[in-house]
This record gives sequence, structure tokens and C-alpha cells, in this order.
Amino acid sequence: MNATPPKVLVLTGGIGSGKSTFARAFEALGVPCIDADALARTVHQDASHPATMQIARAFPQAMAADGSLARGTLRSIFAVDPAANEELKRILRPAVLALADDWTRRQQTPYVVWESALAMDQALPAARVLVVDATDQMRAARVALRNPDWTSAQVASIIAMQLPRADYLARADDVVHNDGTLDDVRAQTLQLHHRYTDLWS
Ligand SMILES: CC(C)(COP(=O)(O)OP(=O)(O)OC[C@H]1O[C@@H](n2cnc3c(N)ncnc32)[C@H](O)[C@@H]1O)[C@@H](O)C(=O)NCCC(=O)NCCS
Ligand SMILES: Nc1ncnc2c1ncn2[C@@H]1O[C@H](COP(=O)(O)OP(=O)(O)OP(=O)(O)O)[C@@H](O)[C@H]1O
Repeated sequence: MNATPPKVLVLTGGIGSGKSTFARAFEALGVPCIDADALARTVHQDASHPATMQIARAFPQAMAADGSLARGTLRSIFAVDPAANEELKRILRPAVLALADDWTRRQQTPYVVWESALAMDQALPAARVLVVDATDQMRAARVALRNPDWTSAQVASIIAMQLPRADYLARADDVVHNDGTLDDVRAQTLQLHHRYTDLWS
């Protein structure tokens, strides 16, 4: 356990903006990264987790035979129903934050990255917020390529349910623009990594 826990860099942006792509670039530089979606998935898969049981009670149609949660069903519910979305986040947030906090305390680097599209919804223990920016059209096209089984209506509805691009930008300490190549991603990440290392080492 680290006496002084690492600083938390929150890496956020709308669906398909390129958060995971930037997270991989930070990881390549030795920065530990955690993905809130992946933590939410570990909760969904654990039938005995109290949050999973609570979600299964709230959305019984999303419960699989083994007591875990069927994410596709859950996504089709929350993507069209803002109240269901709020309820899902209300239940999951404390479970995800507890896992992220526990993981952070076990890292030994000056800073770590928390990746989440929903980071702006709540007060997080963020030292800085880094927003990945891309146009809505570019994001929709990238998600369609990455998730061929998602309908375009679902993607559009998730984009509409998330914060508008301007709101993410308004709350950013730093912004990266993901409208170029993967080399551009790596170059922007390296520049930021030098700044964060100077700031937090
Ligand atoms: C809805 C779920 C089951 C869909 O899972 P699935 O594997 O199909 O998609 P995945 O997790 O990869 O999410 C893809 C993207 O959808 C967007 N998204 C996911 N959940 C939400 C949401 N509740 N509201 C808006 N956008 C969301 C994000 O941009 C995310 O990166 C899952 O995303 C989920 O549980 N979301 C809630 C997450 C949450 O509330 N986390 C706690 C806050 S930190
Ligand atoms: N600069 C880029 N050049 C080429 N492809 C890219 C670039 N950035 C992202 N992509 C691709 O676009 C898709 C979406 O990117 P990514 O998964 O990083 O976004 P995300 O913000 O993490 O999405 P989500 O919110 O859905 O988790 C991925 O398939 C990724 O490989």
C-alpha cells in the first residue's frame, strides 16, 4: 500500500471520442490506467455483488439465468430511458468508485488514469480532468465500426444522453483532439505525460 496515493487524472469524453485509445498510450508510457466501464462489467458479472442484486431487482428483464446481468439488454433499456439510466448509475457509482479507489491506493506511480465517459456526472477525487474531444459525427462513425451489433439509433441516443461536447470542454483542465492518426495520439500523450510528471513527481 502506498503512503501517498497517486494523483488521479480523470480521462473523459463522450462515447467513441477515443478515451481507451489515449489510455493505451498512457499505459505504453508506464502509467497505470483503469476503466470505469470495465469495473462496471466486473460488478455485472458478479451475481453475488450487492449492486448486481439491486440492479437485477430494478431491471428484472436484464437478469441472466446465472444471476449476472445481460449488458446488451441493460444497454437497450438505459439508452432509451433517462430515468433508468439515472437509476443504473446511482446503484453502480459507489461500487465502481470503491473499486477504483482501492486499485489507486495499490499503485506506486506519481499519477494514475481513471477513464470514464460519466466522470463529469459526479465529484471525483480528480487532480486534473483531461477531455478527449472529437466531433459527434466522428464518434458515431467510430462506434459503428467498433460495435457492429449496436444500432445507429442506440449510438445516437447514447450521444444525446451524455453531456454535450461543449460541456465536457468547459470542465476540462486539459484537452486532446482526437481527429488525427494514432501517431498524433501518442505525440499528444507524451507531451502531457512530461507535464504531469513534472507536476506530480
Ligand atoms: C449499460 C452497460 C451495461 C452497457 O455495457 P456494454 O458492455 O454494452 O458497453 P460499455 O460498458 O462498453 O459502454 C460503452 C459506452 O457507453 C457509454 N455509457 C455506458 N453507460 C452509460 C450510461 N449509463 N450513460 C451514458 N453513457 C453510458 C459510455 O460512453 C461507455 O464508454 C454498461 O455500460 C453500464 O453498466 N453502464 C453504467 C456505468 C456506470 O453507471 N458506471 C458508474 C459510474 S463511474
Ligand atoms: N485516432 C484514431 N485513429 C484511428 N482509430 C481510432 C482513433 N481513435 C479512436 N479510434 C478507434 O475508434 C473507436 C473508439 O475509440 P475508443 O474505444 O478509444 O473510444 P472511447 O472513448 O473509449 O469509447 P467508449 O466511450 O465507447 O468506451 C475504437 O475502435 C478505436 O480503435
